[in-house]
Amino acid sequence: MTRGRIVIAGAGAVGCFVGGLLAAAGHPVTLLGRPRMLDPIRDGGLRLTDFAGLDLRVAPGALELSETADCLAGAALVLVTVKGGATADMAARIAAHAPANAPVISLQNGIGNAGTLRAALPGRDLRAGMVPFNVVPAGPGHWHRASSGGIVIGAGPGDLANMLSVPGLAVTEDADITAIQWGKLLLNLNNALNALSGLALRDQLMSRGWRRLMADQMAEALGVLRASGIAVKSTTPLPAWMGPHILRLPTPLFARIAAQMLTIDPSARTSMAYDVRAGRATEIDQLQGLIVAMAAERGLSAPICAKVAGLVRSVTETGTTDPHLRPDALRP
Ligand SMILES: NC(=O)C1=CN([C@@H]2O[C@H](COP(=O)(O)OP(=O)(O)OC[C@H]3O[C@@H](n4cnc5c(N)ncnc54)[C@H](OP(=O)(O)O)[C@@H]3O)[C@@H](O)[C@H]2O)C=CC1
Ligand SMILES: CC(C)(CO)C(=O)C(=O)O
Repeated sequence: MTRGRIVIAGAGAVGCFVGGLLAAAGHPVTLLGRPRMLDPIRDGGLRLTDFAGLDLRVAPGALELSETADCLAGAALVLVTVKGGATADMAARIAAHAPANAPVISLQNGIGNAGTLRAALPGRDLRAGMVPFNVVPAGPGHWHRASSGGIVIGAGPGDLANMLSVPGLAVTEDADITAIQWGKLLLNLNNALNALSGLALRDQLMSRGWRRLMADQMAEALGVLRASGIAVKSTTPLPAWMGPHILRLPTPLFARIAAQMLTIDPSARTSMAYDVRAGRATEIDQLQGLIVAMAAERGLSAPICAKVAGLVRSVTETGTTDPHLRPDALRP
């Protein structure tokens, strides 16, 4: 097990939370990020809380903070935690600075990031990963994990999952990581719905109108994946094809089944909801956009995904940072 330096390439919600837990467990960690993210940590350290009562402080001195990519030269392992639109740029920085023997793990949503990294980093131990939990900002230097689950990374040499499993963070390896990523993508199709709803994730999930839309959107995407011969591994204890059926259940029954699989606290909102709120670029092209493109390639259509993608692009273009749409407005 290596105790070499772990560089978090993109210190935001996932990067600060994962990097903070690793540093608290004694790993040497560098957060590579923007001044707006690193300055509060430099001043007061990191605070990490979660839905189950975690409340952890990581002192400023327990982490190395860097605004420039030359810190990657010291990496024994790189965890990529930028948004999808920034992957190619980060890949070029990793190629320029990180040692060739440092494994690189993408902890990003969507399917294409590991491929983008692999293309820029040939011959490296390059793995995709899947982060099931939600992390939201809770104040300067304070990140809150608002839902449950353990990280899964692709299988490979060494014992990276064991090394990354620290108190508060479970990491496992799976040879079928691509199928797991597709399973996560089906859930991430809700990122846009959540962003457009303006609701907290839990409130959105407790609304049958939103769940019916989620179910119809998921069924549409499952049809496209089936037609494309893509294997999907569920990220919940239930098979992916059951997702739409569970979502369509009456609220009390849905709430009971969902509570057995996952904890979501009232502060949870998807990463895209934060992007829309901040007027930043979203990952819509890697989520609904991908399903629409795959459908078009096969002469199929994905009308809900297309409508949702159009609405997200339009809120970004018009600078609408607080949309409060109703589910029917997202139907074609
Ligand atoms: N947040 C969540 O709950 C979850 C997110 N994910 C996925 O994880 C990935 C990361 O998401 P999240 O943590 O929310 O993203 P954030 O936007 O919170 O964090 C990414 C950070 O990286 C910074 N960054 C980008 N490029 C560079 C660079 N070259 N140098 C330094 N910093 C850089 C960004 O700055 P800037 O904005 O200025 O570019 C941003 O501050 C995404 O793919 C997301 O879908 C997965 C599961 C849950
Ligand atoms: C909320 C969660 C965990 C699932 O959609 C997520 O992946 C995100 O916010 O991007």
